[in-house]
Amino acid sequence: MADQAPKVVVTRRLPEPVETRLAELFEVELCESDKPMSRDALADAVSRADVLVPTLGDKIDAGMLAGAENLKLIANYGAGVDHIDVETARARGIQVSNTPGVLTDDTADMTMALILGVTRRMKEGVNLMQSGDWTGWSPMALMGHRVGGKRLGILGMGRIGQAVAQRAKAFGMQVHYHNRRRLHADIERPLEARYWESLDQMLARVDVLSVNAPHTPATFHLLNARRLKLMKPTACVINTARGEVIDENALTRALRNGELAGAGLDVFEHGASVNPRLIDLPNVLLLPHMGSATVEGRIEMGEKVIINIKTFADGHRPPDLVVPSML
Ligand SMILES: NC(=O)C1=CN([C@@H]2O[C@H](COP(=O)(O)OP(=O)(O)OC[C@H]3O[C@@H](n4cnc5c(N)ncnc54)[C@H](O)[C@@H]3O)[C@@H](O)[C@H]2O)C=CC1
Ligand SMILES: O=C(O)C(=O)CO
Repeated sequence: MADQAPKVVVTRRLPEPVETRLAELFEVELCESDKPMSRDALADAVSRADVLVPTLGDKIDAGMLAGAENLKLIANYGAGVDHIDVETARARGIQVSNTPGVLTDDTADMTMALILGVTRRMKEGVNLMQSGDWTGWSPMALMGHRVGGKRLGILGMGRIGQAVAQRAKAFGMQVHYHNRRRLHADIERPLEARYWESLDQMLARVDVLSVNAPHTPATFHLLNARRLKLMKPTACVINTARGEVIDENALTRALRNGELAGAGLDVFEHGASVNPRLIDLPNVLLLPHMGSATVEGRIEMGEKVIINIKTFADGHRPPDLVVPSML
């Protein structure tokens, strides 16, 4: 690609400074809509692009990739790449890059907000204020639980998991984690984090579980009915990773049956089709996938996309290349 400007096709509206910079640097086809493309429109974009800039709603599976005539790079606007068949892309000589790191702190902040929001019963407090029924302070009204001294279990101790651990430690929580690999001692020690090789054993001991592992074939429904039953009935589940890591029906049942105390969810198994039996639960705080939604973060994600395309266009390996063995 070194001597020829690639044709870049973007599938979604992006923050204005990102679109402006893309247009300055590349021959780019920006998207005018903030709605996900239909499958036909996405297939058309895939067939015309040298470089595609999709987002997490765009399902780029083997069927879609079969129509990729010139596509050489999928520069995903986002960290998670579970909507892209990275293995098939690689087999077809198409590279995939993502935007890790720049959204780590924002997503960890939101995870901490959900941990506090659920343990301190913020939804019930907000509901009471909105109802107009609040009659004033009362010694025993809306007592939640202190996070200090409690055990936080982190499932997936990568960038975001570690950033959650730092925050939780500052709040006085004891950090436990399960990960594909144990962290190097230089990272583990300052966090005073305890590694559990067995996820099941960790689940039985924690007061709050934070899911921070990507959605892959190995993590699909990792938190299933059997594992949810291992948790204490006083425990809460927080998920800012991907909905598919938890069996949402099993989680809903556990919450409704009092087998779990609460949940804070930013992501859902079926995207925007959220289980209606979750929505009305007072101990369940739901957010519309906004973990990385800061102005700063969304611009920096765009900058990462641009660096990946520019490096690729200059004939080098994109810095945030995703390879199947990472998943
Ligand atoms: N809610 C939001 O807005 C956002 C959500 N995300 C989600 O968070 C995920 C994590 O992001 P990062 O921390 O940047 O990724 P990362 O790659 O740095 O960390 C993921 C960690 O999960 C571990 N892991 C993978 N498979 C596992 C398994 N089977 N069992 C145990 N551990 C496993 C990995 O070893 C790694 O340590 C993304 O893949 C994405 O789905 C990311 C950004 C924003
Ligand atoms: O980047 C991701 O993976 C998200 O979920 C949104 O920022």
